[in-house]
Amino acid sequence: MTASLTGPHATPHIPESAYAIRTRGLSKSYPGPEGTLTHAVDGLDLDVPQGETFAFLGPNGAGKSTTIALLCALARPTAGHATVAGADVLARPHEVRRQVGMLFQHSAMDPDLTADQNLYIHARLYGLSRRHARRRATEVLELVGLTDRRCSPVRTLSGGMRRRLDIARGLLHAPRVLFLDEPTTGLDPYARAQVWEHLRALRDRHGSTLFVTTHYLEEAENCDRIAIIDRGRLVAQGTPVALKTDIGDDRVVLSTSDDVTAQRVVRRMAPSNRDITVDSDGVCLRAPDGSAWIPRLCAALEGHGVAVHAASATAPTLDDVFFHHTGRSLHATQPARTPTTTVPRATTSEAEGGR
Ligand SMILES: Nc1ncnc2c1ncn2[C@@H]1O[C@H](COP(=O)(O)OP(=O)(O)OP(=O)(O)O)[C@@H](O)[C@H]1O
Repeated sequence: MTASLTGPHATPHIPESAYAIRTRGLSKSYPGPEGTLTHAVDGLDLDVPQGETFAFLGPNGAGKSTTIALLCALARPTAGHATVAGADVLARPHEVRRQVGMLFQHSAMDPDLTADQNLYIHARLYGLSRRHARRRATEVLELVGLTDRRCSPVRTLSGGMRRRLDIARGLLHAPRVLFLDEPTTGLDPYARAQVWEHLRALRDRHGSTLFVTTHYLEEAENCDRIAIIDRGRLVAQGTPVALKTDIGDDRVVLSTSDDVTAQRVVRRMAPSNRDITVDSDGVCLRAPDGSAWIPRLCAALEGHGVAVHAASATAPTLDDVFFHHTGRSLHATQPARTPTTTVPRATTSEAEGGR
C-alpha cells in the first residue's frame, strides 16, 4: 500500500450522499483453467465524489472493464459492495442502470442512419416517449457540438465526430454518472482534444461525474483524480499532483561516451536501494532532488575518463507513477522502458557518496 491510499492525500471526509461512486471490498472472480479462480477485481475501495472526472488506469487485464461492469450493474460482485449514484448495485441494479451512461470501446451506431435517427432509436430503446426522444436527441447533439451534422449518415462522420455521437447516446437518459471506456482510443490528437473539450463542458455545465479509462497520460493528467489498478487490486488513488509527489524521485539521465562504465560509476555513488538503468536516453538514476546529483556525477565520470554529452533531471511524470506502482509503462502495448539493463544493486560497503 502506498501513502496515496492512506496518507495525507486520501479523500477528505465528505458525506456519503456526496459520492457518485463508493466501493468497499468490491471483488469479482471468474473460474479459471483447471479449477483455478481469476481474481479480476480484488477488494477494491474506491471513492469518487459527485462532479469529479476520475481516471481509472491499469495495464491490460488489470480489471478495469470488469470494474465498470460491476459499477453499471451488468455483472454481480463475488464479494464486497458498491453504491453508484446513491443506489446499491446488488440491491437496486435497475436503479443503477437508470442512473449511469456507458460508452464502450465499440460503437453501437448504425452507419447508414443519420446521427439524429440513431439517437432517436436509442432514446426509444431507453423507454423515452416519441416527443421526449426527439427533444433529447436534439439536446444531446447540441451538447456534443454535432447539431449541424444531425442529418448526416453516421458513415460520413469523422472518427472524432462518431465518438462524440457515442457520448451523446450515453447522455440520452440524462445519467448522473458516465462511464467511458477508452473514449479516445484510435483518434488523432485534434479529435481527442475535441472529445475532451465536450467532456469538460459536460462536467462544468451539468456537474456530471465522469469515470474514464485511458491509455493516454495527458488525459489522465487532466482528470481531477486517478486510481491505478493492477491485477485487480487498487495500488494508488489520488490527484495527479499528489501521486507524483508521493513517489518523490526525479529521473536523472546522463548521455555519455561509455554508458556501461558510466552505469558502474553511478552505481557506486548512488544509494544502495536505487536501480541504475541504461536505456536509449543513456544512464538513468531515480532519486530525490535530481538536479543536485548532476554536478557530482559529471565530476566522477570525468575522473573515470567518461565524457558526458547531455545531462537532465526531470520531475516524476504520471508514467513514472504508473511504472512505480505496476512495474510497467502506461503505454501497456509497449514493453516498459526497453531496452533496459539493470546493474545489480551494490552492497552498502560498495556505495560511496550515497545520501
Ligand atoms: N467473463 C470472463 N471470464 C473469465 N475471465 C474473465 C472474464 N472477463 C474478464 N476476465 C479476466 O479478468 C481479468 C481482468 O479483465 P478485464 O477485462 O477487466 O481487464 P482490463 O483492465 O479491462 O483489460 P484491458 O485493458 O485489456 O481491456 C483478466 O485476467 C481477464 O482475462
